[in-house]
Amino acid sequence: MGHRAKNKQPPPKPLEDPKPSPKKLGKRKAEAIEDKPSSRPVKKAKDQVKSKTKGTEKKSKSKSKKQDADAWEDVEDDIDLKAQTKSLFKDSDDEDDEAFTGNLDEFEFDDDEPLRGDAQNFDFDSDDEDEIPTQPIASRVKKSKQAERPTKIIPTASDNSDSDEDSDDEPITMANMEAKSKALEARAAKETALDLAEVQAAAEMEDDEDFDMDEDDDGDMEAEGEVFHLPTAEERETEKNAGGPDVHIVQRRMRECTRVLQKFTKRAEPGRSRTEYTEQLILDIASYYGYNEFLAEKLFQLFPVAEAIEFFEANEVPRPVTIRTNTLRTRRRDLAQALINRGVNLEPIGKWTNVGLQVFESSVPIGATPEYLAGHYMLQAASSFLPVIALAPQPGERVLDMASAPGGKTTHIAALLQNTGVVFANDANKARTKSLSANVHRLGCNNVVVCSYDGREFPKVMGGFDRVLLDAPCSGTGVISKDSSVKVNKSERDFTLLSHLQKQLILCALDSVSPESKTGSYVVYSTCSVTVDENEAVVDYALRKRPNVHLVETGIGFGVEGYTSYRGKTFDKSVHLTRRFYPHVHNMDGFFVAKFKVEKRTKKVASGEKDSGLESGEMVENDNGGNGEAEKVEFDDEEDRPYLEESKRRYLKSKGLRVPPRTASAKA
Ligand SMILES: C[S@@+](CC[C@H](N)C(=O)[O-])C[C@H]1O[C@@H](n2cnc3c(N)ncnc32)[C@H](O)[C@@H]1O
Repeated sequence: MGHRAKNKQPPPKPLEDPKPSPKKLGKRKAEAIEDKPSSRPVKKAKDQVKSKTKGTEKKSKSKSKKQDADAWEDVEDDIDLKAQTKSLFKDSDDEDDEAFTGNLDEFEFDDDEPLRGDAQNFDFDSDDEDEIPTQPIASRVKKSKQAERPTKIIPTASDNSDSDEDSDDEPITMANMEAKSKALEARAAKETALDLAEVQAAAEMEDDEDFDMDEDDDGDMEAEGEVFHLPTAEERETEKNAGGPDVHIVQRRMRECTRVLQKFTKRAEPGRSRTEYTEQLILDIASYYGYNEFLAEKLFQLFPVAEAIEFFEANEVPRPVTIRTNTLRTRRRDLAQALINRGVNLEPIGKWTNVGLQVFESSVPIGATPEYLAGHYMLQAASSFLPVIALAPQPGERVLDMASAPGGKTTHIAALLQNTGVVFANDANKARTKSLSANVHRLGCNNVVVCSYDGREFPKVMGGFDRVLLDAPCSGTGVISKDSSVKVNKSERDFTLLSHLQKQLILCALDSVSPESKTGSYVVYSTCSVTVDENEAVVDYALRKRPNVHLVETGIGFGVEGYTSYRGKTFDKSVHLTRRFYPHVHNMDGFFVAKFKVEKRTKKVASGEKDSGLESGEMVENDNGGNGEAEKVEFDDEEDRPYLEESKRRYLKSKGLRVPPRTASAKA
C-alpha cells in the first residue's frame, strides 16, 4: 500500500511553493492577496484542469468500498489456459456476473436533498433513436445538468453539490449535524481540488512563453531561500535505510521534480540531469501511490509529466456507478422512473449513449432491485459500452464475442441485434461461462450461444462471422481504481506474455470474419489497459500480418487518438484512428478501442507474395483463415464432429466422468 492510500492524503499539490508569489499561486489566490481582479487572460487549459479536478473531487464522494469492487469483478484464474498466461489476465472488465451487493448507502452525500423526482425531467429523447444522437437536443422542457456540459463525458457528483453552501446559516441541530459536517468536508475537498487546479494552471501559464516575459523564474524560489535540492544516490540510500522518507517530503519532492521537469534548463540544479529528476519522481510516485517501480515507470512514460500525476491521482478514486438499460426488456426512461421510485438518484450518462444511466446514490442495493433481477439493466462500467458502440452490430448478423465472460458486452450486442441473428459468446475460462450464461438468461437474450474454446482455436472452430469482438484478456492497467492489486503484481514478463497472447488472438479474430459479409466484415479489438504494448503495438502487428485489413473510425466520437509512434517505435499511420480513454480525462476506466474492416484477400496476398503469415514460432494456426478469397466458411457437420466430440470429452472430464477414447475423426 502506498502513502497515498495509507494516509488518505489530499492530492499532492504540484508546483506550489512554500511562500508562493502571486504568479505561482494561480489566479484565484493571487487575486485574494492583491485584492484586485487579475488582468491576466484565463487560459483555456486552466478551465480544463478545473473541470478535470472537479470531476476527481466529485468522485471522491463515493467511498471506495471493497464490497463494491467485488461486485463488479470476477477475477478468477484461467485454469484452462497455458500455465504461462495463467494469472496474467485482467478479467476486470467490470460487468457483474452476480448481484451487486454493494451498499450505496455507505457513500457520502452532501445533504438530504429529495430525490430527483420525475424521469420526465431528464433527457431521454435519445432513447427512441436507433442511432447515437450527434446533435445537441435544442429544446426541452427542462434540461439535465449533463446537457449543460456538453463536453463532459460522465457527470460527477459535484454537479449537484452546490446546495450545501446555501444552508450555512442554519443552526446546527441533531438532525442536520451529520449533513453539515459532510458538507464541510466536501467543501474542504473542493477547496483543495481548486487549489490544485489553480497551481497547475499557474504552472501551465508559466510554461507558456507569452507569460514568461523577462522575469527570472527562479527568482521567487531563491528569494524564499528554499531552493529544492534533489537527493543524490547516496542520500537516497541513507533515506531508504532510515525507513524511507516522510510522506510530506515525498509529496513536496513530487511537486518540485514535476516543476523542474516542466522547465528543465531554467529550474534544474546545476550538474543534475533530467534522468535524475525523472528517476526520483518515479520512485516517489511508486512509494506514494503504492506501485512497483516497473509499473510506475511504464505508466509514467505514457503522459507529459503533470498529466502523469493526474492519471495516478485518478486511479485512487472510484469511477462513477453506471448501469446499461437492457432494451430487450425495457426503455431507459421507464427504467429510470422505476428506479427513481425506489429511491435511486440517477441521470443519463451523456449524449454518447442512449442506454446508460449514472447512479449517484441509492437507498436500495442497486444489484438486487426487482428490475435488476428481471434483467432490465446490467451493472456495467461506462467504458465497457464503447467497444460495442464501435462494433455496431446490425440485426440479423452472426457475431462472435471471442472473450466474453461475464457477458456485459455480449448482452449489449444481443440487445443491439434485437434478439435476431446469433451471438457466439466464447470464453476460454469455463468457470466464467457460468456467470456469462446467468447474465444471458437474466437479460433475456435468446440469440446467444455460449461456448468455451481458447480463442486461438478460431476460426478452426467456426468462422465466417459478420463481426467479431475481441475484448482481450489484458493487464488491467485501466482499471486500477477497481483492482489495486495490479499496482504490484505486474512485471515486465507479464506484459510480454500478454501482448504475445493478444497478437495471437487478434489474428484469429480477423481470420474469423467473412470479408464477404453483406453488412459487416468488422472486428473490434479492445482492452481495459492503457499500455502501448497491449494496444497500438498489437493493432500495428495485426496490420502488418494481415494486409487485407485496415483500420476505420470507431464511431465513438470522443477519446484520445492512439499513438502512431511511441518511445522510438513507429506504428502504421492509421493507428491514429484507434481511441484511448483515460480516468483523469474522461472520468471512466482506462480503455482502448480499435475497429478493423476486413477485405477480401488479393491473389497476391493469398499466394504468399506479401507477408501475411505469422512470425516463426507462433502458435496460431490459421491456414483455414475465414477471410481467404475462396474460403467461404459454412457449417459442415463432418468438419464440426471432432470439435463436438472433443468438447464432449472435456465436459465429461470436468464432471469427473469416464472419458471415451478419441475416435478416428477426433484424432484427425
Ligand atoms: C476482459 S475479460 C472479458 C470481459 C467481457 N468481454 C465482458 O464484457 O464481460 C477477458 C476474458 O478473456 C478470457 N480469456 C483469456 N484468455 C483467453 C483465450 N485465450 N481465449 C478466449 N478467452 C480468453 C478470460 O477468461 C476473460 O473472461
